[in-house]
Amino acid sequence: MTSFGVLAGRTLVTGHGTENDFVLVPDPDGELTITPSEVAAVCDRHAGVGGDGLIRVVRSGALTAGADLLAEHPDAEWFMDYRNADGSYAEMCGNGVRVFVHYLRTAGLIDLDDGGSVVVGTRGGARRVTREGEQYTADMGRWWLPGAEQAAAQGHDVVVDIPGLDGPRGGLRIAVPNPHVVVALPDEASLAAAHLILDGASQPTYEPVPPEGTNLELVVPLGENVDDGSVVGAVRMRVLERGVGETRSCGTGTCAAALAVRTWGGAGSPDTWRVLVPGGEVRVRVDGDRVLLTGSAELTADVVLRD
Ligand SMILES: N[C@@H](CCC[C@H](N)C(=O)O)C(=O)O
Repeated sequence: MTSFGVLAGRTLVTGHGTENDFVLVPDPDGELTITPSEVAAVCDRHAGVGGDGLIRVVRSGALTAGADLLAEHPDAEWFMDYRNADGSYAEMCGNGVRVFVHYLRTAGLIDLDDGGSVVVGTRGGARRVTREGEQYTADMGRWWLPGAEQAAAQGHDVVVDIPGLDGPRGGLRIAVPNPHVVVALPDEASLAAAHLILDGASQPTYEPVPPEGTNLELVVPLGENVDDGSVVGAVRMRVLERGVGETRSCGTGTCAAALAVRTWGGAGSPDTWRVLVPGGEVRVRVDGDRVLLTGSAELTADVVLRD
């Protein structure tokens, strides 16, 4: 029988960003220690509420490590405590941080006028999120290529064998700062043919094996267009998320996808990208060694867990 443990009897909130969906747990004073099995029970789509991840909404000042965060970023009043559906921790969630800010705003926990911004603490560092009407842009911070030397020489730094495809392919590792591997495919038919399953004998395999695990993005570049006088690239993506499985979107994954295609394109490749995912579309902008992500955020329900 399902046990929600410390979460039993609580009111939670569900929401999504381009259909990457989350269960938010309001815990402003940091009273809750949520175990991996409690996260997994709530995120279970058949016996729980259902979600790709769980986000505890907590004041930075209520965290043990909060003093360090606040010393460096005194304005990071709120901390996004993100967990994957299996209960594991991740450094960052690009779709989640927009939903998190939308929740803070909707619940009246922050004032956020159109054009205003708020700094959010995350395990990957403090992130500024700016409201643009009903969309949000998150400054996702620094990105880098963990295997830059090898990638510069051969365009990839890992070999990935993906069930459903006709043999292993080169992948590019990107940190934003959570780990991603991006693999380019020639067309939408191969994109549809890939089996993106997390467990068991039919999961993708990597050589070398990423030590911290990885998220995997399969991308089909769709070319470039001129939009408002500037060149914008487009890419279609499917994603297999670490700790979750295939999801309908992944914000950090869309950043990795755009950054990989831009890296492969070389000098002159656009800085702005539309990334099309099964759950919708986001926009990624590269600003030197930083990357920004713009997209929607919606809240869907208040849910009271049974005792
Ligand atoms: N869906 C998220 C990424 C969540 C974390 C990821 N599964 C990991 O383990 O790194 C996003 O929108 O970025």
